[in-house]
Amino acid sequence: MGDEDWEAEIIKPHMSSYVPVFEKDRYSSGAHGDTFNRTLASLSEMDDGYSRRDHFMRSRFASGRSLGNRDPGESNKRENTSTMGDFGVGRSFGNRGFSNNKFEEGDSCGFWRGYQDGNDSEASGSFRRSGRGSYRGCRGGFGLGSPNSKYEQDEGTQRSGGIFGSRRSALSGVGKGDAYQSRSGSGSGRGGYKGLNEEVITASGKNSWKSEAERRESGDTQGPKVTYIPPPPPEDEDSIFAHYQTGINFDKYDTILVEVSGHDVPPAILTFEEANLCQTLNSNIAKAGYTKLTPVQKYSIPIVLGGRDLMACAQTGSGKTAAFLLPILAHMMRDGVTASRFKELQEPECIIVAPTRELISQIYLEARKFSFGTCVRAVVIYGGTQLGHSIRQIVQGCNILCATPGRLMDIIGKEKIGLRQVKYIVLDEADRMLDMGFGPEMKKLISCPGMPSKEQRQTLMFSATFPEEIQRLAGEFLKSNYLFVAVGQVGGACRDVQQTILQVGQYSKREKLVEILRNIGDERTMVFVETKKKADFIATFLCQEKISTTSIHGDREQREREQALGDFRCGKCPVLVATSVAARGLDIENVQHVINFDLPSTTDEYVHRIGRTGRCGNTGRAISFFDTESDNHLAQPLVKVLSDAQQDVPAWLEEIAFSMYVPGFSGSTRGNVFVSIDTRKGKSSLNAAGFSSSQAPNPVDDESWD
Ligand SMILES: Nc1ncnc2c1ncn2[C@@H]1O[C@H](COP(=O)(O)OP(=O)(O)OP(=O)(O)O)[C@@H](O)[C@H]1O
Repeated sequence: MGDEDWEAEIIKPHMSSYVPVFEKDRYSSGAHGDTFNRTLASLSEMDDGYSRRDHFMRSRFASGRSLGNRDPGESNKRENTSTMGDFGVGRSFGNRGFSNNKFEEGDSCGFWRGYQDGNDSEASGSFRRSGRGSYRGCRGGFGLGSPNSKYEQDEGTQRSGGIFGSRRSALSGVGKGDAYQSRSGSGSGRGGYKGLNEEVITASGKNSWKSEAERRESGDTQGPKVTYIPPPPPEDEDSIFAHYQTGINFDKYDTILVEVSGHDVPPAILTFEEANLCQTLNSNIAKAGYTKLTPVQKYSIPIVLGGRDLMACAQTGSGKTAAFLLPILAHMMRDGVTASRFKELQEPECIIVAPTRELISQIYLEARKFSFGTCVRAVVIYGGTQLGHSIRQIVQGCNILCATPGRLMDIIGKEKIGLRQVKYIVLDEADRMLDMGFGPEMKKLISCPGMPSKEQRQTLMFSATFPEEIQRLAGEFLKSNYLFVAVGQVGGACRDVQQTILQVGQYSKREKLVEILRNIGDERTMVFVETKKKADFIATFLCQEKISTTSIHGDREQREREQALGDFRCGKCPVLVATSVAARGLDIENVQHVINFDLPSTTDEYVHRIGRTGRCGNTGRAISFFDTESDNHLAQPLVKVLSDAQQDVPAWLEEIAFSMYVPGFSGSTRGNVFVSIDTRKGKSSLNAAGFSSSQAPNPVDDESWD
């Protein structure tokens, strides 16, 4: 069965009959005039042994952000990838083939029969290819109806308990009847992101995410209007301040080397008290369970309070969100805010953008938590929801606007907000926000009429990964004297995540997955796959195996995505099969395992994916299936990532890496904590992956989200 056939099998569903229940690291060089300062509370972190393997890797592998060169013969196997360019360039794991799909070849097991036994007649040719859905069945719809408003759509609205499920009280509002419902196309263009290898062809045949987003969200699409109104988040204080405990390794953050580069660097703070925040903020911080600053907070908070632009890079799960929210809120409290529900035009002081709907919603909840009891009002708007709902949220008063790029540009285009008061722009997952997928939109944002120039606003960028190419692009957004904070290794994997690479052939992956999940029991696990279709397929398969599973990907309607996340958060479905849409930023309590059913195409993606576990000092495990038939090109950069994170590297993987040795990929950076550094220092001797800086920035990758 070829790829197309495989796709057809997936899309031709019917659902099976089974219905599942579904640290003092004070800034060392002191205060002013310092450039390129380093701080290390404890040198032990860097004092690695120097083993034979280290020697091998130092001699063989560079600080590769790329997982490799690729067998050119494989590139053609991938759907829609040839012109998108994420593969075989500097940050790529390599251009993956689509060969994993072939594991379905000859699979005539009962599962497939059951899967096909249905009578879903929508799954036919062009309909599928146009991304239109064969999704059947509404889950969790409460049918609350649309509020009366001039912005109303006249279609019924649905609510579910999903995205705002609080950590403790999660899922009070989750819908019922949660059979895993696979669907094939992107129902009516909803869902809102395109995938490089995930075919998205809009109604007009164009595949620009922007035009898609614009048409869909502004309602001038030929498809059905987006009518989903997300449920409001819980309002009670307990829910607002619900949080999980920091882990046993939280104090180890103090040993991480921190480097701040730029001029006139303000000294780091060691305690929240030193930040001199107002009483309400301090109270909220305490209620949130924060007693001690993480390194990125120690350095970033005084920098933002000092009015400086910032690019900060710190490992996954180490508190970057509070690192920008707290000082911004402190300034807003100091300066006073102007939003009022009685103002005709809302003019937010702060705009925060993030690449996915779920992530921006999470950031909004953090903003709401830290602004609790203040006059600052945060609002969230994102694609896949009714535009009128977004507008209604804004007109009630908006100081901090949390938004995905598509919806933000739409709202700006409709003149529903004014930009003159903008003092802060935050790009979370900034490398993603500036790459070829979102970069053009971000450029448009800063060029919008009324938007203060970079000299008149503060621009903040945060991520766990920051390719040098993207850092260079970021210069356009930032004042020339911006500061660069690097906590630990830029782009390095969180060391609290125990990484295991298993050699698993494509035909054995499912079996192995089931075996692992059965051993894991009810512990929350995220399973990452490469494509939306495969996410549906694997989720359905696991349900067949009576493993309560849900899925999240861009072909699911927003309501479904939120429901899935809610079901996963509360443990109702302890397994979440996901595409890269869930790889970044999501902070879900108790995710103990991440399984890479398919390896991602970039090291950064790998780092973000496994960063869904091992957060805030907690430990986690990541298991990745490595198929020697298709993944050998990934061996070299994988060895690098593992080695840098002080993980065991299997001998077989080293051997493959050695056999795939690529000149230029020389020298491990183990022991060198800063692999990729402030590009203003010039080309790093440890330049990522040994690739030249002339290489293209991370292009549109597998997922693009609004
Ligand atoms: N100082 C702190 N004390 C206790 N908990 C904290 C502190 N700072 C952040 N946290 C918690 O740690 C978790 C991770 O924080 P956050 O989501 O901001 O990480 P992140 O660095 O943005 O991760 P990612 O790179 O994955 O986006 C959150 O639950 C947050 O509430």
